[in-house]
Amino acid sequence: MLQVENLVAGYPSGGRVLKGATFDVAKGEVVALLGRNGMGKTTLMRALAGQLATQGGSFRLDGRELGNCPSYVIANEGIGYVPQGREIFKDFTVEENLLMGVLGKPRLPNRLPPDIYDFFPVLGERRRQKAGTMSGGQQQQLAIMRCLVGQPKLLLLDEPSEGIQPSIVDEIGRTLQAIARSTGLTILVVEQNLDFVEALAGRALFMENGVIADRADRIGQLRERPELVHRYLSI
Ligand SMILES: Nc1ncnc2c1ncn2[C@@H]1O[C@H](COP(=O)(O)OP(=O)(O)OP(=O)(O)O)[C@@H](O)[C@H]1O
Repeated sequence: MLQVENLVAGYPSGGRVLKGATFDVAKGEVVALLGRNGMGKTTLMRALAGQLATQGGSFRLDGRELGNCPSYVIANEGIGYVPQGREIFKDFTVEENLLMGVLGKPRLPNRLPPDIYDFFPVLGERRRQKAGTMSGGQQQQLAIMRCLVGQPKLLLLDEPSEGIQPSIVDEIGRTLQAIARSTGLTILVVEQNLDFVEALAGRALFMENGVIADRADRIGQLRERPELVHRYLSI
């Protein structure tokens, strides 16, 4: 479903960060993108979400070239992005944040689906609470649901477990897995938490210096081949 070929991107001040990333993700897969700090994982996510211009190569979703399309076109084509740090609207309520996920989407009604709170019930309990007053884990659940109400085909998650207490990390992992299994949602997730990765992903890509340098075609290889983890994650 996602085909990325020799993708190049970077920042005006910092030069090229992505230096020719190439990989595919099939429909319904959950793929982890792993690598040390500064290797270009967030840059790749931002390029795929249309938040950063690409300088070379291409990426296609279901055969349609999306490189350098505006972010709203990419979102309407079905790529949803939950950035590192979540970027929810802290002064809006939970429900108002979720509505932001459907407003402006031409394919969707301008209201929330009735089962929206089934996935993370705490969001239903706190639907009228200002989002900024919730815990980091609850804000992450909100950021994920705000993206999912837009009905993406491909969900890009950047470090969803960062700074979140372990019980909520587990809940997020279980819920994402259940959603992926029941809807065929495809997920590309950047993560440092290997327990979370092992519970959620089917395979992993390793990024080094702006390219996909290696891969674990089964997630079990993270344990079977410790040299991969040592080399690409320094642990
Ligand atoms: N807005 C920016 N302007 C200039 N350089 C940037 C910007 N954002 C990131 N970079 C640089 O791009 C490189 C890759 O950063 P990126 O955030 O993609 O890495 P990462 O693999 O996601 O690591 P991390 O886990 O630290 O987020 C780093 O050298 C970083 O300093």
